[in-house]
Amino acid sequence: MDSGWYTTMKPSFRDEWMALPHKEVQQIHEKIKLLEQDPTPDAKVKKQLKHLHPRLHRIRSGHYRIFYTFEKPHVSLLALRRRDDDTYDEEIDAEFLGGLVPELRLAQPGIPGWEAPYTNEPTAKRLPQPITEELLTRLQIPGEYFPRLVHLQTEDDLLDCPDVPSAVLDKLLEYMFPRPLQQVMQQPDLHVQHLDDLLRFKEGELISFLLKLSPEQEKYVNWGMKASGPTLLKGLPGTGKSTIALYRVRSIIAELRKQGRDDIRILFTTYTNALINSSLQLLEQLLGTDIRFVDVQTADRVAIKLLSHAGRTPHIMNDSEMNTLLQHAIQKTRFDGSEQQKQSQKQTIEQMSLDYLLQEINQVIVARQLHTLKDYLTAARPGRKLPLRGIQRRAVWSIFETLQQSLAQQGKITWRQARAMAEAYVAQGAYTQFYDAVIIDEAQDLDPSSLRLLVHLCKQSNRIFVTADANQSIYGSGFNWSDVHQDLKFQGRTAILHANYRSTREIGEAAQNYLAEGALDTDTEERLYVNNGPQPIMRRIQDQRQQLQLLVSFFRQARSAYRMSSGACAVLCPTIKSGRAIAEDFTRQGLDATFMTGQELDLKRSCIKVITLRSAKGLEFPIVALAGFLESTWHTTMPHTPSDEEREEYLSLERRTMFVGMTRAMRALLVVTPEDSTSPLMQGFDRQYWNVGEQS
Ligand SMILES: Nc1ncnc2c1ncn2[C@@H]1O[C@H](COP(=O)(O)OP(=O)(O)OP(=O)(O)O)[C@@H](O)[C@H]1O
Repeated sequence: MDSGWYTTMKPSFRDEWMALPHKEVQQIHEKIKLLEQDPTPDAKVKKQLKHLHPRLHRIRSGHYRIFYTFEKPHVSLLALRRRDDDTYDEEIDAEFLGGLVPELRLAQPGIPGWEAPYTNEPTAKRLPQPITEELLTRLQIPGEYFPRLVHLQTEDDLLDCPDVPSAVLDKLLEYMFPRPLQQVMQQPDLHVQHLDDLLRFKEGELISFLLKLSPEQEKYVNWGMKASGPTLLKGLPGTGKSTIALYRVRSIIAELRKQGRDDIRILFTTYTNALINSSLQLLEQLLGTDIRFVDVQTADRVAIKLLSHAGRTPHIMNDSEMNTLLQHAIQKTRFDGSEQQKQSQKQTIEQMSLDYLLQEINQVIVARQLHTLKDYLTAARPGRKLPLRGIQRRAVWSIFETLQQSLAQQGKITWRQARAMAEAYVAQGAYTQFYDAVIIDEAQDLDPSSLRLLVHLCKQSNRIFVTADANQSIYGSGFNWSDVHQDLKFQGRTAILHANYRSTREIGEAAQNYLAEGALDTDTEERLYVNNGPQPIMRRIQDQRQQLQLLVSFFRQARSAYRMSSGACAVLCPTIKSGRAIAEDFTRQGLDATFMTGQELDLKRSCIKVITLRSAKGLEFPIVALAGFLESTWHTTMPHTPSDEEREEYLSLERRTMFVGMTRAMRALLVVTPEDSTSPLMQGFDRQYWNVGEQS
C-alpha cells in the first residue's frame, strides 16, 4: 500500500548499512519498511530525540538504532548505530552519535587547531577494532586490497594509504569512526526508489543510488523539452548546473525510449578534458549500460572529428609556436597609409602585449568569423577593455593577415581556426550525422564558433541544453551573454539556480567577496547555501619550506576533522611547474601526492591531487588549498608593460581563475600567498570573510 512516504538516505547510512552483519539485515530492513509506512513517533519503538536535535528521531531494532528525520513526503535515514547494552533513549548522548551539536544552524564543525595551522601534529588515533578479512568482505572491498589493509592500525594509516582507492578508504573510515550526525545532516540525500534496492545493494546487484534533487532542480531536468528552442540554465558555482545536465541526459533517453527509439545519439560536451573525464564517470554511474547512447567529448574533439570527416587532418599550432610566429609576423608586417598612419599603427602594436594581441586576433577576429577588415572595424569586442579606434584595428588586421600567411606556409592552423572551419563545414550541410540531443556544460568558455557548431549538430533545437556561469569564464576575456543569446535564441527559456549545494556558506561568500571586480555577471542574485562550516583560511608565507609545512598541517587536520582520506584533498596551482614542485615536496615528506594534467586526471586515485587552477574548472574536492604562487611569476609580472585597460582585463581574468579555484572547495579551504607579493591578486582577503591569521 502506498503510504505517501518516500525513503531517502545519507551516504553515511548507506555505508553503515553496507557494513551491517548479514544476520541483522532482515530485521533492520523490516524496521525501515515500518518507517516508510509511518515515521511519526509512537512512544514505543519510534521516538523523537528532542533533547539532541528538534528533528532527530530513532527507531530501535535489537542492538541497533536507526536515526532519521522526516518531512512530508520524505523520510531521511541518517545513521545506523549499534549500542551493545540495552540503553534507554535518554542515555543516547551526543557522544554516541559522534558528537551531534544540538542546534544545527549554530554548528561550526571545528577543525582541531584550525586557528593555528602551525601547531604540532595530532597524535595518531588507534583504530577501535582490527581490520579483518571478514570485515573487508562484508564491506565488499575487493580482495586485492586485503593484504595492504589488514596491517593498518591507526586513523592516520587509513587517511594516508597509497595505492588503495579513496572510495575504499572512506568506507573503512566511515565504519571505524562514526561520523558526527551534524556532518551527516549536511550530506546529500540519496533516493531509495524501492526498499528492496537496499537488499540488492547489499548483494552487489545495485551499485549506486541517485541523488535527490531539490524541487527547483527537478523542474529543470525536464523543463522546456517541448518548447520551440534551446534552454539555458545559469547559476553560481555549486548550484547543480552540471548535475542537472547529467540528469537531463537520463531524462531524454527515457523520453526517446518511450517513443520506441533504440538508436539514440546524445552528445554531452564541455570545454576541458578534466571535466569530460569526471562527467563520463558520473554518467556511467547514472546511466549504466545506457551510456552507450552518449558521446562524451570536449567541443574541440568534436571539431577535430568533423574536420577529419571532411578529409582534413589539421596540424594545430601550440601556444609557444604561436607566440614565435606572432613575433615574426609583427616584424614582417608593412602597414598601409601615410607615414603618420604607419607610425601610429606601429605604435599600437608595440604598446600591446603579445598575449593581448593574440587574444584580440583569436577571440574577436577568428572566433567571430570576421572575414574582412570592414567587418572587424564595426565588430563588437565584448569583454575587451582596451578601446581600439579605426586606425588601431587596421594595425591589428594587418598583423592578422601576415599571421594567416605564415600559418598557411607552415601548413598549420590554430584551435580557433579549427573550430571555425568545423562550424563552416557543418553549416554548409555536408555533414548529416546529427545528434538527438546536445548538452553543453560550462558554455561560458566556448568560442562562439564552437557553440554554433554544437547547435548545428542537434536535430531539434529544443533538445539543446546549455549551462553557463559568466563569472567562471577563464579561458578568454570575451564571454558575453549576448553572443550566446544571439546564436541560440533562448527567448524566455533561461533559468537561474540559487542554492549552492557544494560549498559551505563561509567558503561561498568569501570567494564572492574576493571576486568582486573580476565579476562579469554582476546581477545581485540571492545566494542560498545548504551547508555551513568554518571560515576559509588565508595565510602569508615567506618561503617554500613554510608553504609545505602549512599545507601538510592543513591537510592532516582537515582530513581528520572530516574523516576523509587523502583522495579528498586537492592543491590547485597557477602553473604546471609550480604544481609539479609542490607534488615533489609532498612526496619528500612521505605524503602521497601526484601532479596530474587535465588529461591524466583520475579522481578515483587515493592520493592528494595537485592540478592547475584552470584544469580544476567544473570539479570539486572536499578539502582544497590554493598554493604555488611563490614559485610562479604568474602573479608578479605582467607580460610586457601594458596599458591600464589591458592590465585590468588581465587581472579580472586571473581573479576569476582564483575564484573558480576557491569555489571547488566543499568543506575546507586554505589560500597560501607569498608574504612579499604586491600582486593585486594576492590582495582582497577581507577579514570579515577570511580567517587571516598571523603567522607564528
Ligand atoms: N539537490 C542536491 N542535494 C545535494 N547535493 C547536490 C544537489 N544538487 C547538486 N548537489 C551537489 O552539489 C555539488 C555541485 O553540483 P554541480 O557540480 O552540478 O554544480 P555546478 O552548478 O555545475 O557548479 P560549477 O558551476 O561550480 O561547476 C555536487 O557535489 C552535486 O552532487
